[in-house]
Amino acid sequence: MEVYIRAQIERSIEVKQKLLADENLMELIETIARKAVEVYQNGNKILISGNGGSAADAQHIAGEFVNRFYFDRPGLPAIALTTDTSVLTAVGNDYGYEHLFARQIQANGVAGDMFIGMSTSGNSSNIIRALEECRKKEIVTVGFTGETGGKMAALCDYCIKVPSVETPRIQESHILIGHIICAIVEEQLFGAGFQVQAIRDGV
Ligand SMILES: O=C(CO)[C@@H](O)[C@H](O)[C@H](O)[C@H](O)COP(=O)(O)O
Ligand SMILES: [Zn+2]
Repeated sequence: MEVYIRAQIERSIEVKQKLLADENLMELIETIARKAVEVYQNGNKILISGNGGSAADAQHIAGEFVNRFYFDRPGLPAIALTTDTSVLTAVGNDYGYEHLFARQIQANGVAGDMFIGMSTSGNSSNIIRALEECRKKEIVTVGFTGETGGKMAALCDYCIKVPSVETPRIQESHILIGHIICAIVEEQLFGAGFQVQAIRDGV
């Protein structure tokens, strides 16, 4: 058992080592964070969704924006499209599961918003439909996927492809990257510089 446990931890570290070695990824994360800052400066919002564990991740990240991350500041508008069971069951029941998120984007999204779609395969049909809807509405699209990017890669303005094909390992990196983006956005909008933050954290 211990061997198995150690192997899983090692695999998670390996994926993160690959992230660290990818210079383009550093730039991409920064670009997405700067875009999110712009979205908020323009008075827009961020919509986020995913299935299964990625639904939980979407809610987790939305919560960081609405509440606070490292320090006190005004809440930032972010909505996880995975939480309203009345909407989800009605849309799923009447139109089908693949319409779950696209319908909510059509109803609540406006031009200039940002949509973050999280899918480890990059192929979940409700995320694909959501991205197509975003195109129609001029909503900025960000994909969090696994290494192939799946069908999502071609539909996203920005696509973060975590270098793994293993769903849980990909999700672990998604939440790491989501946290990094939250930290940058919070800092850029309300912070006093990362150095001050580092002192606060005792780093
Ligand atoms: O959390 C996990 C696995 O770690 C599962 O619930 C997983 O999210 C579900 O199987 C999803 O339906 C997978 O969808 P996707 O990542 O391919 O879009
Ligand atoms: Zn999981």
